[in-house]
This record gives sequence, C-alpha cells and structure tokens, in this order.
Amino acid sequence: MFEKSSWIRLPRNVVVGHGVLDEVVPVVSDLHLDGRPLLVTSPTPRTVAADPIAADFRESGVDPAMVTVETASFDAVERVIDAVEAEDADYLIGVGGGKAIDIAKMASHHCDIGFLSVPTAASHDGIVSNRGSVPDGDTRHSVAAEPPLAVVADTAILAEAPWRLTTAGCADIISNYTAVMDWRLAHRLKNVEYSGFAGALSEMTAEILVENADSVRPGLEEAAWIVTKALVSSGVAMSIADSSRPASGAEHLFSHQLDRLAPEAALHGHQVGVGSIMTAYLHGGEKGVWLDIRNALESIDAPTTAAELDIDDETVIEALTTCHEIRDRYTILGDGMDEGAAREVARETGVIG
Ligand SMILES: NC(=O)C1=CN([C@@H]2O[C@H](COP(=O)(O)OP(=O)(O)OC[C@H]3O[C@@H](n4cnc5c(N)ncnc54)[C@H](OP(=O)(O)O)[C@@H]3O)[C@@H](O)[C@H]2O)C=CC1
Ligand SMILES: O=C(CO)COP(=O)(O)O
Ligand SMILES: [Zn+2]
Repeated sequence: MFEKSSWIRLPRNVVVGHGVLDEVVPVVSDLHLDGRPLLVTSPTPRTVAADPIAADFRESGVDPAMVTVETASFDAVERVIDAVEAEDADYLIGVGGGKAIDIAKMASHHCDIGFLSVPTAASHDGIVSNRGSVPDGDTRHSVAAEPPLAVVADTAILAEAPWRLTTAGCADIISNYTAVMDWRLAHRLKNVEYSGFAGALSEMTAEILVENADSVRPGLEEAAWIVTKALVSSGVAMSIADSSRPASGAEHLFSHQLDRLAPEAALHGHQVGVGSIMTAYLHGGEKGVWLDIRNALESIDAPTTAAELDIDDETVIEALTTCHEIRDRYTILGDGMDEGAAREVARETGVIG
C-alpha cells in the first residue's frame, strides 16, 4: 500500500524589486492579516527598514510594536515570545539579516501566529526557509520553524548594504553543491531520506548563480536581484525537503563550529564557502569540483582562505577535526577527521598556508 505523504509550506507572496519596502502594508492586507504587528529587527536593519515600515503602518492607522535583538540565541527567541504577549501582537515581521529573520520565524512557530520576512541583506538563504538555526551550548539546532507567509525584498536596500553581505549570500548558495553531495552520501550510506526534487533545485540554484557571476558586481542593483532570487530558490528547496539538508552539509558544520571557536570573526556565508572548498576536495580528491568552487567564490570576491576569513590556521584545523560532533548529520566527515588529514586538505586547497 502507498503510504507516503508530504506537506510543503511555502510563502504565498514573494515580492522582490526596487522600492518594494512600501509594499509591506499592502502585502499584509493581501494576506488578510488583522491586528497588531510586532517587528523583530536588529540594530542596523532597524534604521534601514524597520523604522520606515513602522511609519507606514502608523500612516495606515495601525500601531506596530518593535523589538530589537542583538544575537541569534534561544534567549532572544524567548524575548520575542514574551513581547508577543506583552504587546498583544497578532503577527510578526522579521526585518534584517539571518539573525532577525530566524528569531522571528522561531517565535512565530512557538506562538502559532503568522510571520513575514523582510530581508535587508542578501546574506543567507533562510529568507524563505521553514528552518531556524541557532547555537545552543556545544551544539547547533536546525529546528522546524514557521515559513514566512510573504517575503518582501527591496533590491534598493539590498544593493545599498555592504558588498560583503551579498558575497556571503552567494557563498551560502555556492555551498549547496557540497551540501547536496553530503545529502546523497548520507542517503546511500545511512538511508537518510533524500528528495530528488529538492536536491536538483538546490544544485540548479547554485549553477544559475555561478553562470550569472559576471553580473554579481558591487554597485549593480541587478546583483541584489540575482542573489535574492537564488536565496529564495534555495529556501524553497529546504521547504520542499522539510530539512536544511539541500543547503547544509559538512561545510555548514565547519561554519557552525567556527561560530563557537571564533565568534563573529566572519559571516556565515563566507565561512560555509571556505568549508565547501575543503569538503568538495574530500568528496572528489582530484582537481575539479573543489577548484570550480574556489574559482566561483573568487569571482564574486568571497573569501577562499583562513586569512581572508580573519581566522587563524589552527582554529580552522580544530573546527575541521571537531565539527562532526555538533550535530547528528552524516556527511563526508563521517565520524571525524584526524589532524593530519585535516591539515592536508586545508593545505592542498590553499585554505591554510
Ligand atoms: N534558517 C535558515 O535556513 C538559515 C539561517 N541562517 C542563519 O542566518 C545567520 C546569518 O545571517 P547573516 O545575515 O549573515 O547574519 P546577521 O543577521 O547577523 O547579519 C550580518 C550583519 O549584517 C548587518 N546588516 C543587515 N542588514 C544590513 C544593511 N542593510 N546594511 C548594513 N548592515 C546590515 C547586521 O547588522 P546588525 O549587527 O546591526 O544586526 C549584521 O552585523 C546565521 O545565524 C545563520 O545560522 C543562514 C542560512 C539559512
Ligand atoms: O544555513 C543554512 C542553510 O544555508 C541552514 O542550515 P543549518 O541547518 O545548518 O543551520
Ligand atoms: Zn547557510
């Protein structure tokens, strides 16, 4: 008897383009959301986007509440959950980078209320996904979270953001190549459930981005457009899979461990990009895919070495040899790399000197 079933939750409206920040209030109306919004933001995105959105709401006769978070943590999620009750909020709007959006989507999941995603940086592919990702002590949780009802991505704001944020988003997408390799490996060796649709969408997203790398240049609003479309597509792949597997393999374990060992040293996307060079090498060995990944990262000005991440070589080795422990996710790292092997892959790929 056929017993499979799946429930794919995707946003109803995805609005991307120049000046679309003004569309947040109309989008809320299109979704028939009533009552009071709580804007969840972080310091810079507050000035860039959350304050103007709040002004638009006030003009439309709605009094929005606002909470500003500083770090991606379960404490921050708790603060937002408390604010929902204290401010009598009916739905949430995450305004910012990955931090603010993850916290908003996790709080909305807990409170069972709707959530909109308003990215101010094209820096990560959590814009659309139904996953939240936060560190918790020695581990990292990728938890089920509320997918956004709508996404409003203003390319004028995204193009004005520091260029490094956009290159981080590109690197997060390029890392899909190795994430899917790890996912297939886990499927073959550990019988982990694999979705061919989600895997293909994730790989195709990385391919389209790399093919358009010439247009991904600072100062071009088209770059924000191309990268945002890719981030949306990658998030859809995660929602189809109902897992971050299509976009997160060993290169993400490496990055999550760097977050613990060298907090705030580099952006998430940049760390996963460097991780991806090394895990592609482990998957194939021969020059080929890992060099393609390194060249693609170089072509969009993303870091390819420990020095460019501003992280010392020994920390890279420590992250490589320990990161398999932080989450129960089978990857090319298996049950861990020994130190000599870690040094060799990092040297051979030029990540360390
Ligand atoms: N759930 C998912 O599927 C995914 C989740 N993630 C998560 O997302 C996070 C990484 O996202 P990322 O965006 O790099 O992290 P942050 O949200 O910390 O943003 C990075 C930096 O960009 C700043 N910033 C944001 N927008 C602007 C702007 N318009 N102009 C100037 N500065 C701006 C922020 O400022 P400020 O410090 O003032 O906030 C912050 O310093 C990680 O926690 C990662 O785990 C990543 C991918 C997928
Ligand atoms: O960053 C992500 C995908 O790009 C989310 O993955 P994690 O589940 O590893 O946090
Ligand atoms: Zn990522």
